[in-house]
Amino acid sequence: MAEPVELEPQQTMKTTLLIINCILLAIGSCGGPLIMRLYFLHGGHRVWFSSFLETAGFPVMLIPLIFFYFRRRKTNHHSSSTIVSMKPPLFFAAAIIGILTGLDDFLYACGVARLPVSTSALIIATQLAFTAVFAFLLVRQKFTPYSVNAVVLLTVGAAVLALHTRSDRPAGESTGEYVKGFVMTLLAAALYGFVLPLVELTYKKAKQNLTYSLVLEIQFVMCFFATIFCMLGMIINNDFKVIPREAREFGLGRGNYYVVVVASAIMWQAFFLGAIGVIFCSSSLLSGILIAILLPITEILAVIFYKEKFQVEKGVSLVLSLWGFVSYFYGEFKQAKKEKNKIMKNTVPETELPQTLAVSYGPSNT
Ligand SMILES: Nc1ncnc2[nH]cnc12
Repeated sequence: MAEPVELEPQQTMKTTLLIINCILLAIGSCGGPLIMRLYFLHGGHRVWFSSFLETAGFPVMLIPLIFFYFRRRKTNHHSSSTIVSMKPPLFFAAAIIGILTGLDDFLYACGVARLPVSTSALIIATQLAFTAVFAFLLVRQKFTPYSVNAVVLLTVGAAVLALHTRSDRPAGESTGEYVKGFVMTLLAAALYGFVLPLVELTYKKAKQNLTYSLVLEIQFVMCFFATIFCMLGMIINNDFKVIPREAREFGLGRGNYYVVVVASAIMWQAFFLGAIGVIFCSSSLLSGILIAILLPITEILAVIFYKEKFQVEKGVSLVLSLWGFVSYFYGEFKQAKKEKNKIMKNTVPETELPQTLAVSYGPSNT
């Protein structure tokens, strides 16, 4: 039987990149909300500042971007490689997604400021249902019985929690504030559920060769515009003036205030890069599913570090999330096995790489 030899390195590269982005997403998904909550728990009050921190770490993207630039120059023998490879249509699309992300960050931070991490994390799980619907509408995402099962289980898991939140309200917080936090978080889930498939659509419609280095440029532009959006909110709310005083009065000390600020900016970069990186390697649906299944870990960490309550409904929600996780990956595993068998049966002639692999993972693509 003939082996599709030249597909193997591309496939390995694709898998490696997917694993790296899953790890980034895991670090950001768990670490981001915990550190944001830490800011609010120890005397931080500025919601716009907190949403600004979700994307303000974008300059760190310059490190891999510069690395890829020099690598490109080396492989192209010094000639015409430019440091920016993004063309204007992609730039405008990334800018619009960035502004939506800025708004989403604000809604999300409003929730984290008012709710326990475990609660906001579970409401965010409803994001997956929005992602599934928008992925179907925007990019014609195909569903299998397993992925539908996963979406339903993860969403029901979040809904179970939504029915039993009264006992969950932090001490001293009014019902109005709690409900506001709940609604804002739900809106954030809906908006980010729209943003993920929009990123996938942007990749599909990009009129240029899509590479991982280009994904990093998109991340840079997106976060730049989101940061400007949140900075405007900070200026209007006088946040810049208040920061030095807030740092002085921070419960963990002034030095630790800035450690929290910097760590927060870096964690959230991992989250956003992981999310759009997984879309590049796979789909917005997988990105949404990973965000949802990382919730139980965030939950457990919040219970351990912040001594949040772990009521029955959180436990039920957790079990449903894990079941959804297993269902999705069992479906993917079966699908991958089917496709592998199909490839083994059909010999691929040397010059004919399948379109997606040839375009996305060619040797000079990073
Ligand atoms: N801004 C945000 N940050 C992290 N997770 C989110 N889920 C929805 N919006 C989010």
